[in-house]
Amino acid sequence: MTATMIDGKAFAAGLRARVAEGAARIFAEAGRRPGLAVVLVGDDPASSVYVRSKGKATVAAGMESFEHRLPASTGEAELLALVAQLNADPAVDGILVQLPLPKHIDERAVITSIDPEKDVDGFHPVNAGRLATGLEGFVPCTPYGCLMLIKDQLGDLAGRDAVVIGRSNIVGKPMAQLLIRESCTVTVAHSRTHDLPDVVRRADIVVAAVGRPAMVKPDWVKPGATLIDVGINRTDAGLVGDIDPACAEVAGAMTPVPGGVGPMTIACLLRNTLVSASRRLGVAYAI
Ligand SMILES: Nc1nc2c(c(=O)[nH]1)N[C@@H](CN(C=O)c1ccc(C(=O)N[C@@H](CCC(=O)O)C(=O)O)cc1)CN2
Repeated sequence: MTATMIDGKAFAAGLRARVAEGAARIFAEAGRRPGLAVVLVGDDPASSVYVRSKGKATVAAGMESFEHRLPASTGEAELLALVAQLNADPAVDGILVQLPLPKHIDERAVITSIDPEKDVDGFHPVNAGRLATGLEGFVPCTPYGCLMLIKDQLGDLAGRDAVVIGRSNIVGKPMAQLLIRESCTVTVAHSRTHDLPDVVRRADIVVAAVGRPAMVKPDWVKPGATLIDVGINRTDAGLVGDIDPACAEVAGAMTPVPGGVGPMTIACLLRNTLVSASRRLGVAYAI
């Protein structure tokens, strides 16, 4: 079997186009554009590229972009003051603080300082709790993008066996919650899991988010399974995911790296910002 390669880039472009239609409708009905504030502290090259891409995509979708680039020496109090200012700004519908933050800043303190109603990253404990308890809230962009790709591939997911490799607050845990919400039978595997290959072999859906280059091997994969690769590992051989590309010989469908999950992250961020603006302005949207 040779797997269908899931084109996340094309899917994300379609989603961004639908978000742009929603943003135009909000502008027509409410007289202002949805606004997204992105905060970068420091000069990590990859983060800087992601922040620039977010700003460009925001403007291209007909939204207002507010970019705040602060030096690496910025103190936690100064960052919290900026977040408080953005929380109070009526033109700002969404706030995102780019991660990782410099080591001297407590990431948790910053995330919890964001107004949950503007937390378009979905990282605030209030939004994590809403997801876990079936309430409406913001869902983290990367796992939400993964779910969209999986549903586009498989349709109804009820009863499928899913394995999520990785238990981070940003990807693994929300991904598991989303799959539970779709009535999958979900296993969350991590560094202490016994016989990981055997656990993965039982799965119809595998989401790998561990940051270990090409860790998932072809003989771990159930024939026909759908493989979603969240890994972005920079190696001497270039950008490599967590799933060995040779798994394409066994899988039914899989995402490439790059061009799979990555582009969905920014598209879902725009989608969350549109949702926030439509809630705050009382304008209905459909995407
Ligand atoms: N506050 C946040 N910080 C971080 C998030 C996040 O969702 N919120 N996610 C990642 C970085 N990220 C967005 O911020 C991001 C990662 C990857 C991509 C992407 O399109 N990747 C491309 C490859 C691009 C490359 O060469 O690096 C792909 O996979 O095709 C977009 C956004 C951590 N921080």
